[in-house]
Amino acid sequence: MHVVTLGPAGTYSHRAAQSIADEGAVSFRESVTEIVAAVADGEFERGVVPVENSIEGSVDESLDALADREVSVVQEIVSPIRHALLAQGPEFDTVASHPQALAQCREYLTENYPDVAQEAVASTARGVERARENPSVAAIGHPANAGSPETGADGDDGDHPLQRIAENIQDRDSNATRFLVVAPESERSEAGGKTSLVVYPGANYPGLLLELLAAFADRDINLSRIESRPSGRRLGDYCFHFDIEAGLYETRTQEALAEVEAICADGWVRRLGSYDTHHVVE
Ligand SMILES: O=C(O)C(=O)C[C@]1(C(=O)O)C=C[C@@H](O)C=C1
Repeated sequence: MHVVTLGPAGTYSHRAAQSIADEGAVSFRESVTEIVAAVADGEFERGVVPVENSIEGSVDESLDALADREVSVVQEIVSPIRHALLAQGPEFDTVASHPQALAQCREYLTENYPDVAQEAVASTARGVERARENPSVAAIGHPANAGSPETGADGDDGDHPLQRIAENIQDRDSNATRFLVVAPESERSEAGGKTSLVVYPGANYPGLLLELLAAFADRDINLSRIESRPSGRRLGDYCFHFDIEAGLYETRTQEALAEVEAICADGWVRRLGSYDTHHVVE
């Protein structure tokens, strides 16, 4: 299986992707929007995108890409996230990392490095690259990114080994990120214990959300997540992302969705698919 995910090599997404990819069959893009687009356009069989973190919440760019493109979700991967502070030495004036990682270490950084500037970059591995190039920059990323780069660099290209200045710097030990495995829409499955849905009601009246929720509650279907995202059409107009603890193959799910579709007659309901949680990687 050839998988596309957030790069460069060494991101948490890369580690999650390796758990489902064939040996050496991981390619990289610089944003989750590009990853979802690459799968929707048939360039790759699978994409892996982060969707939710236990400290920082939703990865909005992933939710929007899933609402915008015709893809399915075939699996979820939940991974513990343990961040290390990586630098060429203990003196630096900037910490570079993915905004999610910076936010997951907010308390640690405020307490230990109140005067160090924070720089948001496209991924934790991009921050690691910045730290290898520049001794005044530290990175937050997976501890395996310390040491010499795995690229076979001969040392003349300006890339330097990194030290682990501190480990386990995330603000909570339970820090975990949920990744979704995205596939072409034709591979959408009805089997699995969870289902992801995106709902655009195309309407706005008192009790609309209550009606949508009742369609699931009345059939004893538990919601594991609900998020609202701006539809982009006008202020106050929303899409809702639901994750439910039931499969599309179940009669109760089909009945609930028929009701939701009737409520959303002027909008749309996208079934991203049913799936199981298969992998937990460190
Ligand atoms: O930058 C990375 O290493 C990623 O894989 C992205 C990402 C995210 O977007 O949440 C994934 C896991 C961690 O929560 C931090 C960053």
